[in-house]
Amino acid sequence: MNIIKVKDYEEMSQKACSLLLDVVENERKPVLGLATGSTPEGLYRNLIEKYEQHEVTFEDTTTFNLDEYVGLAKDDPNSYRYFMNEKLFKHINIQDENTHVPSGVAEDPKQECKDYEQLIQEADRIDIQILGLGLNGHIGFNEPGTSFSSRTHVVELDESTRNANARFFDSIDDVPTQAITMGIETIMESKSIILLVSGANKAEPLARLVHGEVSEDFPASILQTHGNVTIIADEAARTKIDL
Ligand SMILES: N[C@@H]1[C@@H](O)[C@H](O)[C@@H](COP(=O)(O)O)O[C@@H]1O
Repeated sequence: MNIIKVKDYEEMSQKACSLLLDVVENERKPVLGLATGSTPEGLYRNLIEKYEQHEVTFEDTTTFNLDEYVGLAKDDPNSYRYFMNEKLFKHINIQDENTHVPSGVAEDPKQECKDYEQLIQEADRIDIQILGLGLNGHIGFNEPGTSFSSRTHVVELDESTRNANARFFDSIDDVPTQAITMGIETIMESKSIILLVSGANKAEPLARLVHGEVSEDFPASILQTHGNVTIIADEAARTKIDL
C-alpha cells in the first residue's frame, strides 16, 4: 500500500482530487467508485472547483456509489443519493443516467442488489474507487464479520455505525437499521483504490488497517492484499502508524 502523508483535511482533499482527475482525463470512458460520509466532501468541493474553472469535463464519466440506506428515498436529505446530488452531481456536467446509487426504496432490496451488481459488471471495471474508513473498520457498509467474497448485499448496520452516523439525523431512532452496500469482493475488483483518512478518531482504525492482521473482523484490512491501494492520511490520523 502506498501511503501519501498530507498535513490536513484540505491537503488530503486536493491530493485525492488530482488523483481522480488523472483518471477522468486519461480514460476514454472513466468509471469512478464514489463514497459518502464527511471524509470525501472536500474532494467533491475540489472537483466542482476544477469543473467550474473548465479544467475537466465529466460528460463521459460513469459513477457507482458504494452504498445506500434501506428505507430512504432519493429526495430524503439523509439518503446517499441526495447527498451525491447536492454535494457533486448537480454542480458538474455528468449525465444523470451515468450516476448510480443503489435504491433504498426498491420493493425487493435483494433484487436491487443483484441489479446493481449486474450494472457494475456491465461497466466492466471501476477505474478508481474512493473509500472512507468506518471506526470499526467498515468499508462501504461492510461491517465486521462480512465475508471477503461478498458482492452487493443488504446489511444490518452495527449499533456503533448507527451511533457514528446519528449526527446527520434528528435522533438515533431515525437512523436506518439496514443498508445496501457494494460487497468486499466487488470493491476489491476496482483497478485502483484511494482510501481517505482524516482526523484523530481515525488514528486507531488506520493503525489496525496498516499493521493488523488481514481478517474479516476488520473489513478494511483486506486492502493490504490489493495491488493498487493509495492511502491519503492527514497528520492527525497518522499518530498511531509507524511509517
Ligand atoms: N457508509 C459510510 C462509509 O462509506 C464511510 O466511509 C464511513 C466513514 O464516514 P465518515 O467519512 O463520515 O467518517 O461511514 C459511513 O457509514
